[in-house]
Amino acid sequence: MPGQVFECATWPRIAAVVILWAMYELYKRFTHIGRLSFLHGPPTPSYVWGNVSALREAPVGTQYSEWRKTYGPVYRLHDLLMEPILVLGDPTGALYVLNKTETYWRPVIDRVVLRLWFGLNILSTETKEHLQRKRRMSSAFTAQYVKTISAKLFDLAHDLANEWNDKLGLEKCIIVDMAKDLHRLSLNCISRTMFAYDLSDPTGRIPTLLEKFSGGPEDTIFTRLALLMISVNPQLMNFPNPFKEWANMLRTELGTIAQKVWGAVEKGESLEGQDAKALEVLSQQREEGEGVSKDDAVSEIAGLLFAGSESTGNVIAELMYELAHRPDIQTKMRDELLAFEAHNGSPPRYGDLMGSGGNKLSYFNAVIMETLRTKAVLMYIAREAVADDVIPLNILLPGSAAHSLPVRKGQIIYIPIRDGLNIDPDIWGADAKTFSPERWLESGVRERGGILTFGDGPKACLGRAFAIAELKIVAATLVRTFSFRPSYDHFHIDFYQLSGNTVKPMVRGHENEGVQMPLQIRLREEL
Ligand code: HEM
Repeated sequence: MPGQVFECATWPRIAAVVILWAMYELYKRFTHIGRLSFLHGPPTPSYVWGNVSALREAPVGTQYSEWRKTYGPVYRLHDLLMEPILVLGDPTGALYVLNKTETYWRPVIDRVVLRLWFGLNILSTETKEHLQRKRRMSSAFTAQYVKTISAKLFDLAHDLANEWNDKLGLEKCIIVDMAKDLHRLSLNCISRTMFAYDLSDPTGRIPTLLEKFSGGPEDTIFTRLALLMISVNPQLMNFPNPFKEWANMLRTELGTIAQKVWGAVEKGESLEGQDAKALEVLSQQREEGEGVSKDDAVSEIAGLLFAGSESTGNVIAELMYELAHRPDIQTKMRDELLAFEAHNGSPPRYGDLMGSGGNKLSYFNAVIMETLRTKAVLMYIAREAVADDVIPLNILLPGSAAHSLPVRKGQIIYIPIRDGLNIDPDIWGADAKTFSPERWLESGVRERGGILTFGDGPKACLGRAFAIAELKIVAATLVRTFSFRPSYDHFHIDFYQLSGNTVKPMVRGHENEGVQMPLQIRLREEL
């Protein structure tokens, strides 16, 4: 029939090609299966889903750290279709991998997804191109620049305090969804200070945007099948499927904001005197002929809005959760801040919070460090070896006499952060899992080794100084003004590794309502 795309006789040939291709991909996959057989690891509950489904369904704190007790810091897991994953919880090995960026890249699936979300930017590129982009943006995130925009961060924290105050009205206490409010605040912090763009919801788009950030595609049999196929060949992500659809939604939402932000530069508006350092950097380089196209700028802006909001918002919300459940720590922290205010005649300023000028606020800073150690937003950092290599280790590999581990090209590696190195009992002691700010007041604590909350090496977090400033400013402002308690005795909050690899809270029994963290707040005077 004219117009018919393929003759009927063509279909069997197409089917044969697809089957041959699938068999070839599966063959390649099965040749990997035995690669880490010399390592121990937990049983694999399913040949199809490996350990992945169990990991996603288990609350944070119940898997990696438990497996470590049985198998030590270096062991093996299985991904979909039994692809072996090397879990590298050895500090020497982890730092080696994170620093050797020519051999260890983000896994191909992450690169494909990140490109779909944002296009080409710091997050989705490797080696020389990544370094160029990183160098370009770094000048917007120096400690010096963060200091200059700290006043705006204080303003935004006060705005949230005022908003909660208004909601409280004459009530003694109210329930606030910390996850939502702090995510919104963080998004606005990055947007107002780096792009001079106000996201305080004039159009009502922000709540939808945040939901899209937090959720993933609906978990149906079709989604799972798509995931399986994509795991066999990540390039399939480029064809229509539920993950691509979801990525497109995210891209459209973030892209719309990023285009509006870049619009100011295209219209030639002056950025002088505005808090828009990241925009300024991109705009300057465009003028200097360094090839910053509109697409380039939009991808970079969207990536920064994404990386800079969800992460910091989650960490602050988790701190509030901890304080609500540990009134002793909350009171001690607040008392120190109020004593500072009484002594100095004004609340702590940026320099005081950052520990400069001799004002120690030592307990406050200990709480912040312990938050960064125990509430790392990434469960793990993933890498893929793009060449054969030998990873040096601190430990002796079980069953061998070597302080090293050979890996083959294509090996996927997870460096466990949240439930791994940050709570390693060999570094932090038997109470490594306990939230105990006091440990940061002991002498010699900083020599124990770094925490990996912000990663390490050339791909370490670009926004580290910004995130710490935001965390300290928001925590100090809110804790001085309000007290936090669990919402109701029967509300239990669990933390899960959700979309991507970040940790998010859900109410037990209400998981279908998505990410939320209801906590009770009241004015400090009402204590
Ligand atoms: C507490 C909050 C934050 C945490 C825990 C965090 C954590 C991390 C981690 C672990 C990485 C390394 C990922 C890897 O090695 O694959 C990273 C990378 C990155 N972060 Fe953050 N981050 C936070 C806040 C921010 C902020 C405020 C920004 C600002 C825009 C930001 C921007 C980035 C960017 C652009 C990268 C990619 C760096 C690269 O590939 O070279 N992050 N972050």
